[in-house]
Amino acid sequence: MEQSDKASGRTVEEAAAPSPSAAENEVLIPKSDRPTYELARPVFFVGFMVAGKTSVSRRLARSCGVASVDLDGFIERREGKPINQMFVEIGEDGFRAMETAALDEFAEKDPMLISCGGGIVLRPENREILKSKGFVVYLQVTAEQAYERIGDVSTRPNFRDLPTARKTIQARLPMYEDVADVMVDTVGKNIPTVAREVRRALEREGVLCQRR
Ligand SMILES: Nc1ncnc2c1ncn2[C@@H]1O[C@H](COP(=O)(O)OP(=O)(O)OP(=O)(O)O)[C@@H](O)[C@H]1O
Ligand SMILES: O=C(O)C1=C[C@@H](O)[C@@H](O)[C@H](O)C1
Ligand SMILES: [Mg+2]
Repeated sequence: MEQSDKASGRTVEEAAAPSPSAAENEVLIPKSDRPTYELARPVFFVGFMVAGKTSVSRRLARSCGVASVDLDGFIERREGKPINQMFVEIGEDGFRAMETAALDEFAEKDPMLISCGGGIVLRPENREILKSKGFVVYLQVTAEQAYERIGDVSTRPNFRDLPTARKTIQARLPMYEDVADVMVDTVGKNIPTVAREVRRALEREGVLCQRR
């Protein structure tokens, strides 16, 4: 991770984007009168689809002036296609292999906020990386709340419908709980509220510290 990205609070995908607009930069560069923070360890956001991993991580990155990356977004940008197309072309296993490689890569860089895909916990080697390389925030959501938030489920190959999502969450619960250092329930809370709770937990655990 380049230091300049870290200092500006730009996400890795944003840093890679061609000519970001001045307005975007303004939003992303922390104001000098606000304290900026640093991470003692990488922070991984896990949880079911639409738990808010990407949104909460981005919001925290901007408010604290730390770097962040979204693994789904990073892979999509690099491959130049959406994940549902990758599922069709190379199968879920093909996507999962790229996901593991990306997780491994970002876990080794300067600590940043890393929002993971909903299925990151499925592979034992990913769970090992999550547990050994950083601090894991598990954002909890119910199938019903996820369904409400998604709207169009056709873009989500692993969501399908409400009964399937219920079963999938149930099957993944022990894996999310296994890797979690902290669990934050997101049901009935908006993104700023969840971000505040996560921030408090990270500060309490000494993972997010004010820069000296
Ligand atoms: N707490 C929340 N309240 C209301 N809407 C939310 C909340 N969290 C997320 N959303 C909305 O749900 C959608 C998906 O959010 P987001 O991409 O952050 O989830 P995610 O956990 O990263 O999902 P995935 O990685 O599976 O795509 C966005 O439109 C976002 O605004
Ligand atoms: O929960 C899942 O299995 C997935 C969640 C998304 O974040 C993507 O990583 C992909 O659509 C698979
Ligand atoms: Mg996401």
